[in-house]
Amino acid sequence: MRQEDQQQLSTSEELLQELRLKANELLLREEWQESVQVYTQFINLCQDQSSNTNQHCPNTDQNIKLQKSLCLALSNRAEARSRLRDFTKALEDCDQALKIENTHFKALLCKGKMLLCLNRYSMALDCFKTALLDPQANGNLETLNGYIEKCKKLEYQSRTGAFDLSDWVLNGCRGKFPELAEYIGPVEIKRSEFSGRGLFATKNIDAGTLVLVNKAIAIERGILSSEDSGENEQLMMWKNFIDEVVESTKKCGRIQNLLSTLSTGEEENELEIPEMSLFRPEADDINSKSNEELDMERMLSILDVNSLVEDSVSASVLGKNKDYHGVGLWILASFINHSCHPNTRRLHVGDYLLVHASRDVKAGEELTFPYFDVLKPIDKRKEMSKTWGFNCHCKRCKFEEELCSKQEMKEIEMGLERGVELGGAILKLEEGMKRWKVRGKEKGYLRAAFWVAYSEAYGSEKMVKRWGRRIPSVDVVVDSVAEATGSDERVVKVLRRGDNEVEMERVMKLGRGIYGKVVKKQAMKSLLQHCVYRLSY
Ligand SMILES: C[S@@+](CC[C@H](N)C(=O)[O-])C[C@H]1O[C@@H](n2cnc3c(N)ncnc32)[C@H](O)[C@@H]1O
Repeated sequence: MRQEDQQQLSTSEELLQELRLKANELLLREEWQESVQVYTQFINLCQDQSSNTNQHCPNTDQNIKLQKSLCLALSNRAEARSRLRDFTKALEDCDQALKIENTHFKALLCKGKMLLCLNRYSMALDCFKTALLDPQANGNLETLNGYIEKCKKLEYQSRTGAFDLSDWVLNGCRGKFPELAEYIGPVEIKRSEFSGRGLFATKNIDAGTLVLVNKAIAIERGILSSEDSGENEQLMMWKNFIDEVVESTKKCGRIQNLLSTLSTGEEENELEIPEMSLFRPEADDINSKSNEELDMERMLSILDVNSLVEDSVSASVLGKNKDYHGVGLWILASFINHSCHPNTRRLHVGDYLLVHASRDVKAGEELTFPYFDVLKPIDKRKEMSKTWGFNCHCKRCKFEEELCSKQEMKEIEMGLERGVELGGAILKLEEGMKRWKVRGKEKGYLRAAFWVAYSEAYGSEKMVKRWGRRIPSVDVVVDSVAEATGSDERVVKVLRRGDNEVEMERVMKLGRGIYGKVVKKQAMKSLLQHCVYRLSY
């Protein structure tokens, strides 16, 4: 080697050394963005030098050393990028490192952790298993085996839908949230009679069976002050939430593609029906590029139409500090339309949304959950659906709208507003239903509309004594309302807890409609006790 070349080499070696030290220090200090920048300088320089040495003498110690440094720097940059949630680029770094050294421990560990985070359980499992082959695995066997067990568990959950939160619930839903996988049950997206697309059952589903488990694309939580019902905080949360979604879409082509399938609320009937495979947790599109740009106006409309708040009448939130309020976006769940006789409910556990049948569902039936309180009369529901930006086209609304024109119905409503005796109003409605030949589920629709009257009447011993023989029993009303609108905490609450097993069985069945079959008997009892009877958890 000429003296000039030798000199140049030692200068760049010094520079490489300097950059490496600086990047490592930034990584240790968790200054992710800055460390990415310095690693990038290091990697570029390393690659230049490596291609030079490769031309002259490819197998020298010098070149082998360079390749080793490059591999480590790529793994470290991947780690920093993954902390910034820039998974696409971080995965590219890992793959580049693995091309140089196919069992590189750090690259495999980093890639496996990201794949787990992206719900690619089998691919993550392969990474951790391959990492076992690297000599560095010996000092990290406990960590690796921990990840391997986690991947196996999540892959099983994701394939079977068998989730069990019993231990966590029995521990008072305290501590770390349980590990959950994404899951898609027997459902498909099809054209809906309500509007646009909807999610449909592909087979009969029992009350309590999970239909999907979705991880939020973005979620923002905050504490609302009592002033102005926390309007300022809510605005701030909304702004942060939008920033979070924008950031995720910028960094991940797949998220952008999924987001573009959602409705903006305009011309829903013209929208395409996306393939279910797009949403599968193990989908093989991890590095997909975005197909189209999403402008800000469209993004805001999408968020407006599809975001959900955690606290709502149709949702139970477990393990959350009750002062916190959250808003989030769960992509597949966004295809679920509203109905005033809904058949599913949602359960929030950490960033996961679990949707289960709240009553038995037939194959081919559309799955719906309530966007607002459906234990209300038609006029109130109409107002609420307007604030959501649509007119409800459900069967129950059509049925009640027709009946509402009846003078007697109007009188019952006005009477309740004036504060007439509840028992009398209920009797008038029940007798009216006989005359109007209202049968089956439709009785449940009307009882649900006047739920306030029924629940107050059954809650008062005096009233039960006075009207008990003339109005239907609490059991009959609870069953018909649950059959029409699915299980609900308030409906179960009016059932007095009996000590005998039969009564408990009924309550447990209704409980499965509220929380889903994600806990065993003892944990379900505990949930019902805390959430329904004492209403605090
Ligand atoms: C979260 S999206 C539900 C999926 C949507 N239908 C689609 O095609 O993507 C909410 C929108 O669906 C429509 N929608 C939901 N429930 C409805 C109902 N009961 N009646 C009429 N439109 C409904 C409304 O346009 C609403 O803004």
